[in-house]
Amino acid sequence: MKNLIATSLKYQNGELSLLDQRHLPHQTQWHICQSDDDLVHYIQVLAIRGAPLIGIAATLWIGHIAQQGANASALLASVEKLRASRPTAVNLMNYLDRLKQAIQQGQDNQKIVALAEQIFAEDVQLCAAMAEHGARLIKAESKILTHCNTGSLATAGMGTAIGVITHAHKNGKNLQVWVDETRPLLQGGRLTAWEMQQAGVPYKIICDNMAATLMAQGAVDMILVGADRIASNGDFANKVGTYSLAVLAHYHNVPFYVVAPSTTVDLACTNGKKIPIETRDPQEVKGISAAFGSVQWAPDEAQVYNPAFDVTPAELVTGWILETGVYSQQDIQQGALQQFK
Ligand SMILES: CSC[C@H]1O[C@H](OP(=O)(O)O)[C@H](O)[C@@H]1O
Repeated sequence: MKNLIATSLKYQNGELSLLDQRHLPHQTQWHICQSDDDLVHYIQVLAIRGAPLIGIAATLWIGHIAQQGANASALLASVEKLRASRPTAVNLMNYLDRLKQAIQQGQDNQKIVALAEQIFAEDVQLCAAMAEHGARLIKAESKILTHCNTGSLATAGMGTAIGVITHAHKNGKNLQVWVDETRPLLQGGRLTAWEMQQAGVPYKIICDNMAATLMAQGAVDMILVGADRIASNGDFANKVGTYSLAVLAHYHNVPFYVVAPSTTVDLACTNGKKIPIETRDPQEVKGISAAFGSVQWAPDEAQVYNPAFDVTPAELVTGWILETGVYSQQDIQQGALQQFK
């Protein structure tokens, strides 16, 4: 398999390495994946994260073991193990199912390697196409609020919602980005802030509970978020806190867009209620643990509710920015997502 390089994942000289996102922005620590169990662990602890990127990582691992001569049953066993590593982001299943189909059709290992390389290249292209479509929507002077992290750390390319933002910035748009820190794991305050810094985009970090007052002040012109799974009716799952932003945006008449590639669409899922929502370790809410220190502020006995995602109904979405264009609620109601059958 040829060398494939993304911001937080690389396949180089026959090794799959990942940049441990738990330690960003203050530490840059790479891990070499030694087994599928290794990769499952890194996905589950969010060392590697982001709906498209976890699918890409799993894809490259399958390409890697195919390159090493794994037989069909070993390949399929790894596919199933990786497929079950996190339940919500459907890119993981969509990518692995393409490989699974090729393996079950008896395609030889070199074809599997080539397909893994193709999926990586496609993801890069999907990001570029979304950025083009989305950047056209952004006015010359815009204050944009975004949630979680959806940049090059979360994809093989320039990102989804953050890809739109950085592309608009490069195109000369005068942006101010409000970065939701995104409790509990601070993907916004740590990772999006780092990406905005790298891209030279003016930004300010806010606590998630500050978004409402910003909208009340008229300080938000647009909200751009990513997605982990989009149902056939346009409902979508995304990092927890997205739904409350959508409700606030509706109340304050702030345009609210979801940016995602079609690999995030699950046509078998008819509405948002059917999207499996991952619940995570209570310790993530009771404190914070990372390379820059661990602290627990909650009582040991505290009970916790820690869903990693929530679901936003289509009725609260202004538009869906996909690689094929920007779709309105009417487009979605008329079946625009069926093109991805
Ligand atoms: C383009 S990333 C999409 C999506 O994935 C993130 O979840 P996580 O950090 O748990 O992997 C977040 O929901 C992003 O919006």
